[in-house]
Amino acid sequence: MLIIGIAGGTGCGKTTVVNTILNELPEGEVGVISQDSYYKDTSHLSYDERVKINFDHPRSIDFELLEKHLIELKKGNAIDQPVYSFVKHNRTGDTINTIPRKVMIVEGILILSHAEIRNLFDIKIFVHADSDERLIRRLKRDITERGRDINEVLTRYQNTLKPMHQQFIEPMKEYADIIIPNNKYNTVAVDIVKTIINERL
Ligand SMILES: Nc1ncnc2c1ncn2[C@@H]1O[C@H](COP(=O)(O)OP(=O)(O)O)[C@@H](O)[C@H]1O
Ligand SMILES: Nc1ccn([C@@H]2O[C@H](COP(=O)(O)O)[C@@H](O)[C@H]2O)c(=O)n1
Repeated sequence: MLIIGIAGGTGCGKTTVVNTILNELPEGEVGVISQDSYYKDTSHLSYDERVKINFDHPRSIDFELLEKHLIELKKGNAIDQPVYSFVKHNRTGDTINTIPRKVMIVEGILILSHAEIRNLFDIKIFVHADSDERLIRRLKRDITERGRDINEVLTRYQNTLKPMHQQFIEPMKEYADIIIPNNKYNTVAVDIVKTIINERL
Protein backbone atom coordinates (compact mmCIF):
# COMPACT_ATOMS: atom_id res chain seq x y z
CA MET A 1 0.00 0.00 0.00
CA LEU A 2 1.16 3.52 -0.88
CA ILE A 3 0.02 6.14 1.64
CA ILE A 4 0.03 9.77 0.51
CA GLY A 5 -0.48 12.60 3.03
CA ILE A 6 -1.88 15.87 1.66
CA ALA A 7 -1.71 18.83 4.07
CA GLY A 8 -2.14 22.60 3.77
CA GLY A 9 -4.14 25.39 5.36
CA THR A 10 -7.90 25.62 5.23
CA GLY A 11 -9.15 26.55 1.76
CA CYS A 12 -5.84 25.79 0.03
CA GLY A 13 -7.66 23.22 -2.13
CA LYS A 14 -6.78 19.84 -0.57
CA THR A 15 -10.23 18.32 -1.11
CA THR A 16 -10.39 19.68 -4.66
CA VAL A 17 -6.96 18.22 -5.48
CA VAL A 18 -7.97 14.84 -4.02
CA ASN A 19 -11.26 14.79 -5.96
CA THR A 20 -9.47 15.67 -9.21
CA ILE A 21 -7.04 12.79 -8.65
CA LEU A 22 -9.88 10.38 -7.81
CA ASN A 23 -12.00 11.35 -10.82
CA GLU A 24 -9.29 10.44 -13.28
CA LEU A 25 -7.99 7.19 -11.78
CA PRO A 26 -9.56 3.72 -12.05
CA GLU A 27 -12.50 3.44 -9.66
CA GLY A 28 -11.80 1.49 -6.50
CA GLU A 29 -8.01 1.68 -6.65
CA VAL A 30 -7.58 4.76 -4.46
CA GLY A 31 -9.14 5.36 -1.05
CA VAL A 32 -9.42 8.58 0.96
CA ILE A 33 -9.23 9.29 4.67
CA SER A 34 -10.14 12.82 5.79
CA GLN A 35 -8.68 14.26 8.96
CA ASP A 36 -12.03 16.01 9.46
CA SER A 37 -13.55 12.60 10.27
CA TYR A 38 -11.26 12.41 13.27
CA TYR A 39 -12.31 15.54 15.15
CA LYS A 40 -12.77 14.32 18.73
CA ASP A 41 -16.20 13.18 19.78
CA THR A 42 -17.74 16.08 21.74
CA SER A 43 -21.16 14.62 22.52
CA HIS A 44 -20.65 15.42 26.20
CA LEU A 45 -20.64 19.17 25.38
CA SER A 46 -23.58 21.44 24.57
CA TYR A 47 -23.76 23.07 21.12
CA ASP A 48 -22.74 26.43 22.66
CA GLU A 49 -19.67 24.80 24.22
CA ARG A 50 -18.74 23.03 20.97
CA VAL A 51 -18.83 26.28 18.97
CA LYS A 52 -16.05 27.62 21.20
CA ILE A 53 -13.64 24.73 20.45
CA ASN A 54 -10.38 25.65 18.74
CA PHE A 55 -10.70 23.35 15.71
CA ASP A 56 -7.34 24.40 14.32
CA HIS A 57 -5.29 23.12 17.29
CA PRO A 58 -3.87 19.56 17.11
CA ARG A 59 -5.53 18.67 20.42
CA SER A 60 -8.95 18.85 18.70
CA ILE A 61 -8.03 15.79 16.60
CA ASP A 62 -8.24 12.17 17.74
CA PHE A 63 -4.83 11.30 16.31
CA GLU A 64 -4.73 8.01 18.25
CA LEU A 65 -7.80 6.75 16.36
CA LEU A 66 -6.44 8.02 13.04
CA GLU A 67 -3.10 6.27 13.63
CA LYS A 68 -4.86 3.04 14.70
CA HIS A 69 -7.01 3.14 11.54
CA LEU A 70 -4.05 3.73 9.23
CA ILE A 71 -2.16 0.83 10.80
CA GLU A 72 -5.21 -1.44 10.38
CA LEU A 73 -5.54 -0.43 6.71
CA LYS A 74 -1.84 -1.14 6.17
CA LYS A 75 -2.41 -4.61 7.64
CA GLY A 76 -5.18 -5.13 5.06
CA ASN A 77 -8.14 -4.66 7.42
CA ALA A 78 -11.19 -2.44 6.84
CA ILE A 79 -11.97 0.40 9.27
CA ASP A 80 -15.09 2.38 10.19
CA GLN A 81 -14.31 6.02 9.44
CA PRO A 82 -16.48 8.36 11.56
CA VAL A 83 -18.71 10.86 9.74
CA TYR A 84 -18.34 14.49 10.91
CA SER A 85 -20.89 17.32 10.75
CA PHE A 86 -19.56 20.87 10.41
CA VAL A 87 -23.06 22.09 11.18
CA LYS A 88 -23.34 20.26 14.51
CA HIS A 89 -19.59 20.54 15.27
CA ASN A 90 -19.60 16.86 16.16
CA ARG A 91 -19.49 13.34 14.81
CA THR A 92 -22.87 12.25 13.50
CA GLY A 93 -22.71 8.75 14.98
CA ASP A 94 -22.56 7.20 11.48
CA THR A 95 -19.45 5.61 10.06
CA ILE A 96 -18.21 4.75 6.57
CA ASN A 97 -16.75 1.30 6.15
CA THR A 98 -13.43 2.00 4.44
CA ILE A 99 -11.56 -0.89 2.87
CA PRO A 100 -7.81 -0.87 2.18
CA ARG A 101 -6.84 0.19 -1.35
CA LYS A 102 -3.54 0.03 -3.21
CA VAL A 103 -3.23 3.77 -2.70
CA MET A 104 -4.66 5.58 0.35
CA ILE A 105 -4.75 9.39 0.45
CA VAL A 106 -4.95 11.06 3.87
CA GLU A 107 -5.86 14.75 3.73
CA GLY A 108 -6.14 17.40 6.42
CA ILE A 109 -4.75 20.64 7.80
CA LEU A 110 -2.79 19.03 10.66
CA ILE A 111 -1.80 15.58 9.40
CA LEU A 112 1.89 16.47 9.08
CA SER A 113 2.04 17.92 12.61
CA HIS A 114 1.83 14.51 14.29
CA ALA A 115 5.16 12.65 14.03
CA GLU A 116 3.79 9.07 14.26
CA ILE A 117 1.24 9.74 11.54
CA ARG A 118 3.74 11.65 9.38
CA ASN A 119 6.04 8.61 9.51
CA LEU A 120 3.31 6.40 8.03
CA PHE A 121 3.25 8.44 4.80
CA ASP A 122 5.27 7.31 1.77
CA ILE A 123 4.77 10.69 0.08
CA LYS A 124 4.07 13.98 1.87
CA ILE A 125 2.45 16.79 -0.10
CA PHE A 126 1.76 20.37 1.04
CA VAL A 127 -0.76 22.41 -0.95
CA HIS A 128 -0.02 26.14 -0.74
CA ALA A 129 -2.36 29.06 -1.39
CA ASP A 130 -1.88 32.60 -0.05
CA SER A 131 -3.77 33.44 3.13
CA ASP A 132 -6.03 36.05 1.50
CA GLU A 133 -7.00 33.57 -1.21
CA ARG A 134 -7.69 30.88 1.40
CA LEU A 135 -9.82 33.24 3.48
CA ILE A 136 -11.92 34.25 0.46
CA ARG A 137 -12.47 30.57 -0.46
CA ARG A 138 -13.27 29.65 3.13
CA LEU A 139 -15.82 32.45 3.43
CA LYS A 140 -17.63 31.37 0.27
CA ARG A 141 -17.50 27.64 1.11
CA ASP A 142 -18.45 27.86 4.79
CA ILE A 143 -21.41 30.13 4.08
CA THR A 144 -22.74 27.97 1.25
CA GLU A 145 -21.79 24.49 2.52
CA ARG A 146 -21.11 24.56 6.26
CA GLY A 147 -23.98 26.64 7.65
CA ARG A 148 -21.86 29.64 8.73
CA ASP A 149 -22.21 33.39 8.36
CA ILE A 150 -19.59 36.03 7.57
CA ASN A 151 -19.16 36.97 11.24
CA GLU A 152 -18.51 33.36 12.32
CA VAL A 153 -15.87 32.81 9.63
CA LEU A 154 -14.03 36.09 10.23
CA THR A 155 -14.09 35.81 14.04
CA ARG A 156 -12.79 32.23 13.94
CA TYR A 157 -10.15 33.27 11.41
CA GLN A 158 -8.82 36.07 13.61
CA ASN A 159 -9.06 34.34 16.99
CA THR A 160 -7.85 30.82 16.29
CA LEU A 161 -7.40 29.87 12.64
CA LYS A 162 -4.70 32.39 11.71
CA PRO A 163 -2.48 31.92 14.81
CA MET A 164 -2.84 28.12 14.66
CA HIS A 165 -2.00 28.13 10.96
CA GLN A 166 1.21 30.05 11.67
CA GLN A 167 2.14 27.81 14.62
CA PHE A 168 1.14 24.31 13.47
CA ILE A 169 0.49 24.23 9.71
CA GLU A 170 2.81 26.53 7.77
CA PRO A 171 5.99 25.09 9.45
CA MET A 172 5.00 21.60 8.19
CA LYS A 173 6.17 22.58 4.68
CA GLU A 174 9.57 21.56 5.96
CA TYR A 175 8.48 17.90 5.93
CA ALA A 176 6.87 17.97 2.47
CA ASP A 177 8.34 16.03 -0.45
CA ILE A 178 6.22 18.05 -2.89
CA ILE A 179 4.73 21.56 -2.49
CA ILE A 180 1.86 22.35 -4.86
CA PRO A 181 1.35 26.08 -5.54
CA ASN A 182 -2.46 26.37 -5.73
CA ASN A 183 -3.43 30.03 -5.95
CA LYS A 184 -4.76 28.98 -9.34
CA TYR A 185 -5.91 25.50 -10.40
CA ASN A 186 -2.62 23.65 -10.85
CA THR A 187 -3.34 20.93 -13.38
CA VAL A 188 0.35 20.25 -14.04
CA ALA A 189 1.11 19.45 -10.39
CA VAL A 190 -2.01 17.30 -10.06
CA ASP A 191 -0.99 15.40 -13.23
CA ILE A 192 2.43 14.71 -11.69
CA VAL A 193 0.81 13.26 -8.54
CA LYS A 194 -1.51 11.18 -10.74
CA THR A 195 1.49 9.83 -12.67
CA ILE A 196 3.17 8.78 -9.42
CA ILE A 197 -0.03 7.02 -8.31
CA ASN A 198 -0.51 5.36 -11.73
CA GLU A 199 3.01 3.93 -11.56
CA ARG A 200 2.14 2.32 -8.24
CA LEU A 201 -1.18 0.99 -9.59
N1 LIG B 1 -7.13 26.46 -7.20
C1 LIG B 1 -8.34 26.93 -6.84
N2 LIG B 1 -8.75 28.12 -7.33
C2 LIG B 1 -9.95 28.63 -6.95
N3 LIG B 1 -10.82 28.03 -6.08
C3 LIG B 1 -10.44 26.86 -5.57
C4 LIG B 1 -9.18 26.24 -5.92
N4 LIG B 1 -9.08 25.07 -5.24
C5 LIG B 1 -10.21 24.96 -4.52
N5 LIG B 1 -11.02 26.02 -4.72
C6 LIG B 1 -12.33 26.28 -4.07
O1 LIG B 1 -12.03 26.74 -2.76
C7 LIG B 1 -12.90 26.16 -1.80
C8 LIG B 1 -12.07 25.40 -0.77
O2 LIG B 1 -11.44 24.32 -1.45
P1 LIG B 1 -11.24 22.92 -0.72
O3 LIG B 1 -10.73 21.97 -1.74
O4 LIG B 1 -12.47 22.56 0.05
O5 LIG B 1 -10.07 23.31 0.29
P2 LIG B 1 -9.52 22.55 1.58
O6 LIG B 1 -9.97 21.12 1.47
O7 LIG B 1 -8.04 22.70 1.49
O8 LIG B 1 -10.10 23.28 2.75
C9 LIG B 1 -13.86 25.27 -2.58
O9 LIG B 1 -15.07 25.96 -2.74
C10 LIG B 1 -13.16 25.02 -3.90
O10 LIG B 1 -14.07 24.87 -4.95
N1 LIG C 1 -16.70 21.98 13.67
C1 LIG C 1 -15.71 22.48 12.92
C2 LIG C 1 -14.57 21.73 12.65
C3 LIG C 1 -13.58 22.31 11.86
N2 LIG C 1 -13.75 23.55 11.36
C4 LIG C 1 -12.72 24.14 10.51
O1 LIG C 1 -12.41 23.28 9.45
C5 LIG C 1 -11.12 23.57 8.97
C6 LIG C 1 -10.47 22.32 8.41
O2 LIG C 1 -11.17 21.82 7.32
P1 LIG C 1 -10.77 22.22 5.81
O3 LIG C 1 -11.69 21.38 4.97
O4 LIG C 1 -11.00 23.69 5.64
O5 LIG C 1 -9.32 21.85 5.63
C7 LIG C 1 -10.34 24.15 10.14
O6 LIG C 1 -9.69 25.33 9.74
C8 LIG C 1 -11.41 24.43 11.21
O7 LIG C 1 -11.40 25.76 11.64
C9 LIG C 1 -14.88 24.26 11.64
O8 LIG C 1 -15.03 25.42 11.18
N3 LIG C 1 -15.85 23.71 12.42
